[in-house]
Amino acid sequence: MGVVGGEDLLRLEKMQHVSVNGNAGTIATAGGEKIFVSVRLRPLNDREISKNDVSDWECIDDQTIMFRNSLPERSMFPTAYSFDRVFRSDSSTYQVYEEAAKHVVLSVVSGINASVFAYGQTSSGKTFTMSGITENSVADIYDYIEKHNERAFVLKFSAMEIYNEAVRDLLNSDGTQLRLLDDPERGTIVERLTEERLRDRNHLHELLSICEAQRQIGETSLNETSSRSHQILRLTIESSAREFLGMDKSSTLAASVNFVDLAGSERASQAQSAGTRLKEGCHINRSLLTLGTVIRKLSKGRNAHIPYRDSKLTRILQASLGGNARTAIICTMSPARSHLEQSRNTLLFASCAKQVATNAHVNVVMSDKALVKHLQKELARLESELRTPGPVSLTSRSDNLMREKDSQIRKMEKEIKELTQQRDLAQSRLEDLLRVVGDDQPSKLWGGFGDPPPYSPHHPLDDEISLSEASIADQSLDFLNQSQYSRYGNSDSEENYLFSEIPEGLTKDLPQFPKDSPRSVGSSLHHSEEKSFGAHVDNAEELCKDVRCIEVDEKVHNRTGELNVAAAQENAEHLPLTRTNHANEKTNLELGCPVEGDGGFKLVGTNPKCDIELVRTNSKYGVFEKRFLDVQKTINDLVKPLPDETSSFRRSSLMRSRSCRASFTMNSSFPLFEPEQNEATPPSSIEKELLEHIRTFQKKPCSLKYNETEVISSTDSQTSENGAPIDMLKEQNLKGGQEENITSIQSFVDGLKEMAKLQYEKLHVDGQEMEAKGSGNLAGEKILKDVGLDPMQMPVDSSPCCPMDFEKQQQEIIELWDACNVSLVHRTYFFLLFKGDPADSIYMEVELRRLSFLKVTFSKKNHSKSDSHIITPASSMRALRREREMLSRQMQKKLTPEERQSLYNEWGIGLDTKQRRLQLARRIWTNTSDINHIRSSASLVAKLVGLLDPDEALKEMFGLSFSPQMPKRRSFSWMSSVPTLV
Ligand SMILES: Nc1ncnc2c1ncn2[C@@H]1O[C@H](COP(=O)(O)OP(=O)(O)OP(=O)(O)O)[C@@H](O)[C@H]1O
Repeated sequence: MGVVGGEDLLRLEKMQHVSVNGNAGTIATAGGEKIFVSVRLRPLNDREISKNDVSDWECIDDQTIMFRNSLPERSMFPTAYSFDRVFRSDSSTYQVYEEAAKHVVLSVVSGINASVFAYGQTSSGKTFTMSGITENSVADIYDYIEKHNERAFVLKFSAMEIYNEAVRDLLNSDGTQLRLLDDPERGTIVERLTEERLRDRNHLHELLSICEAQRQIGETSLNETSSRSHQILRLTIESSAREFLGMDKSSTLAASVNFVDLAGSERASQAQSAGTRLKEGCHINRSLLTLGTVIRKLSKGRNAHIPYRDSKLTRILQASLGGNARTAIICTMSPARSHLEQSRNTLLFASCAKQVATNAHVNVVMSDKALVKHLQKELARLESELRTPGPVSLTSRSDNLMREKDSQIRKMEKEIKELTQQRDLAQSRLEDLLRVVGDDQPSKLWGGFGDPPPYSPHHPLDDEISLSEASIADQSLDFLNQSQYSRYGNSDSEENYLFSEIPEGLTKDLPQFPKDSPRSVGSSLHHSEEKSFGAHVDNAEELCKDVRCIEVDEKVHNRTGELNVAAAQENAEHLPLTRTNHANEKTNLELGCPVEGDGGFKLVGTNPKCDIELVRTNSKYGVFEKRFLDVQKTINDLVKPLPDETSSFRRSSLMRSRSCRASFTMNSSFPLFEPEQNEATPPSSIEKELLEHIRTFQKKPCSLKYNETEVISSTDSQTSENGAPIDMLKEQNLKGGQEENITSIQSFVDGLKEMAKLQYEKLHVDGQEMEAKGSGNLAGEKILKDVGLDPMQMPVDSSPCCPMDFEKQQQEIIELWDACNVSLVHRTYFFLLFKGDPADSIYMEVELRRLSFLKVTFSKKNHSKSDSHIITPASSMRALRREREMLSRQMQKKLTPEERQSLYNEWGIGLDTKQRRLQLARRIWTNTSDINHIRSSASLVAKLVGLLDPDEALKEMFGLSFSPQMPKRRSFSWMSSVPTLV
C-alpha cells in the first residue's frame, strides 16, 4: 500500500457522504483490512554476548523468520513463521518505518484513524523502534502538510501512560489518575486528558521529550531503562479544504494516529524483579494477557464477546484493535537462545494479530453551519410532504396503520404466550429427561443451549492453585498458554479456546508435518517454564489433542444431550409405563429413581440405590420374593446330592450348566452375543431347546419378571455412554423382532435361574429315561453330547475359577474395559465385586464375552451415522472423557484438600501443576497391566461415587444378593458354587 497522497485525498473527499443523524459521518473503506504485522529482530546485546548466548533466529527472506535448529533436541519444533514483513537485526528503524508503518500512519491525513504498536518481551527493542517510528511519522506528516496548502490542518497531541493499571497524563506532571468514560459516539475517552494544539513540528518534538521524561522507567536485570508502562501517544489531525474545489467545503476530515509503545512482557525469574518491579511486572503481564485474548478472539471473528473491558489498555485501544482504524503491529524480539520461549510467544501473538481485520473509515466531521443547513433542507422536504393532500387523509391513514399494528401486536403477543408455554413445557420435560438419562452434569448439558459464561481469567479449576505474585507474573505473561490453561478442562462452559484458536495462518505458514507426528504445529503452543522444550512438545500435543476433543465435545455434548433425551424417550415408550404420581415423579426423577405408579413402576433410574429401593418399596415385592424363593428352591433341588453312582452324572450336570451358561450368553436375553457366537459354536439340540424355551418365555409378557414392570438398573449401563447399552440392546432386539425384550443384569440372572430349572426338568426326565433303560452312564454321555461338549475335553477339576484362571480372566476383562472405553464406575463396581470367588465365574465369563463382542463391534467400524444409539468407539470415548471430568469434579466435592494433596503425591502429579484433579481423573484406570494401579483406581472411584459399603451395595447392583437369607458367597469349590450361580 502506498502513501496517501494529495490525489488520494481528493478522491476520498469526493466520495464523502454524510449521515444526517449527527455531525460526524464515516466512509467505509473497501471491506475489512487485516492488521499489518511485522517482526523486527534486534542484534544480540552486550549482556547476551557476555553470557555467550547464541542467536537462534534468522530472517530467511522478507517475510519469513526461522528458528535455526541448532539444538538436536529442539529439531522437532516448527520453525518458520511468516508475516507481512520481517526485519533482520541489521535493518534500520527507518527501513522498518518505511515498510511496516508509514502507509498506516499516513492514513491519518486522509481522515482514517491509524495505530502503530510495538509488542515484544522486555528489552527486545520496542521503545527503540517506536521512538524512531514516531519521529519518522512526525516528519512525514509535517512534510505532507507542508506540501498540501490547499487544505488547512489542525494538529493536536495528547499522551498517556498506563502504569499499574492507572492512566496518567504524560503532558501533566501532577500524576493524577485519569478516569475512562464511555462516549456513545467516540467510544472510550480519557477524562481530562491534556490535548495540546500543535504549533509546528518543533512543538511536537518538545512534547515528545516531555513524555519521554515523564514515562515510568525502571531498571531490571534485562533492561537498564525498561519501560514500566504502556505509552500511548496520540496525534489528531483535522483538515478541511481551504478553497472550494467542487466539494463540500464545510466538511472536515478528522482522524487520530496512536503510537503505542507497550511495556514488555517479562518473566519475574528472568527479570529478577522484586518489590515494585515485580508488581509492575504483574500489571504489565496481566494487561498484555488481555491484549492477547482480545487479539486472539478478534482473529476468530467478531461473533464472540471481545473482552476489551478487561484492561484499560484494551479499552483505550478498542478502536485500534478491531474497529475504525488501520493498524500496524511491529513485534520486536531478541534472537538470543535464552529468550527462546518468549520469542516464540511473541511470534504466536503476531500470528494471531495477522488474522485480525479492522474496519477503517474516513471520518468526516460536518461543521455546525453545514449541519444546520442540512437539517433545514430536510425539514422543508417533510413540510412539503405534509402539505400535499393524498387520496386518503394522513390522519385516517395513520389511524388505520395504528389499528393494524395494534391487532398485529395483540396477535403476536398471543403467539408469544403460547410459544412460551410450549417452550417451558418442553424445557421442563427435557430437564426431567436429561436427569433421567443420568448425566450428572445438568449444567453441562444445558450449557450447550445457551451462551457460554463470560470469560473469567480465574478459572474454577484453577482454584487449587495459589499463585505467588512471582508466579502470576510468570504465568500470565504467556498469553496463549495462559488462556489455554485458564480454559482448559472447563467442560461446563467454554474450554474451547485452545488450539482451535491458533490462527490458521500459523499452521499454513509452518512446515506441515503428518498429523500424528510430534512435529505437529500445535506443539508450538504449549509452554511451561520449568519444562524442557522436548517435554513441551509432548504436553502440547496432548493438550492440543484434548483441545480438539473438547471443542468437538461441546458440540457432541449437546448432541449427546439430545440423543440421551431421544434415547430416554424411546426407552420410555418401550417400557411398560404406568400411570404415575406426578408429585413424586419429579423428585424421584431428580434422584434418578424409578417412579412408583398405581400399578407398578415407571422406571428409568440410573441411581443404583434407587434400583434397590425399587425392589424394596415395590408393593409387589412379596411377589418378587416368592418368585425368587421358588427359583431358589428349584435350584436347590437341582443340586441336591445326585445319585452316588453317577459321579460322571454330577460332572455332566456341571458341564451342562456350563454349556448352558455359554449358550445363554450367546442366545438369551443378552443379545450382544448373538450373531458372532452362534457362528462360532452352533447350539446343540438341548441348547436349542433351552433357547427356544427362553425365547418363548421372553415373549410371554412378564413370565420371568418379578412384576408387571421391568427395571433397567444402572448396572445395565456398562459403557460410559449413558443409556447407550440399553439402546444398543433395544436396537438389536428390535431388529430381531424381540421388541419386548428389555435386557438387564436382573433379567440375565433371571434367565440363568430359569435355565437351571429347565435343566433340572430335563435332567429329571432324562434320569427317569435312564433309569428305565438302566444305563445311567449312557444317558450322561448323551447329555454331554447334546450340549456339545466332549467329556474328554472337560475334566471335572478344570474349574476356570482357580486363582490363576481368575486372574487371567480378570486381566483380560481389564484390558477389554480399556479397549472398549467402558465406564470407570462400571469397572470399579465389577472389580470390587468379583474378587475370585468361584461363584463369580459365570459373571466373569459373561463380562468377558460381552466385552469381546463389543470389541469386535467396535472394530467393524460400520456404524451408520443414523444409528445414533449404537455405541461407537468415539461415542464411548467421549462418554469416558465426560466421566473422567465428572470424577474430577467429585474430587473437589468428596475429598479434603489434604486428601487430594496426598493423592497427587501418590499418583505423581506435581503440586505446582495445573488441572491436577483432571490430571488425576485422567490417570485412573489407565495402566491395565498394573494390578496395584487398578486397585487404587477402583478404590478412588468407589470413594468418589460414594460407594460406602461396596460389598453390600455392589452385590445388589449386579443382581446377586436377591436372597436376604443368603450369607456372603463363600463357596470354595466350583461344584458347590453351581447352585448359587444358576
Ligand atoms: N534493533 C536494535 N538495534 C540496536 N540496538 C537495539 C535494537 N533494539 C533495541 N536495542 C537496544 O536494546 C536495548 C533495549 O531496547 P528497548 O529499551 O527499546 O527495549 P524494550 O523492548 O522497550 O524494553 P522494555 O520493554 O523493557 O522497555 C536498548 O539499549 C536499545 O538501544
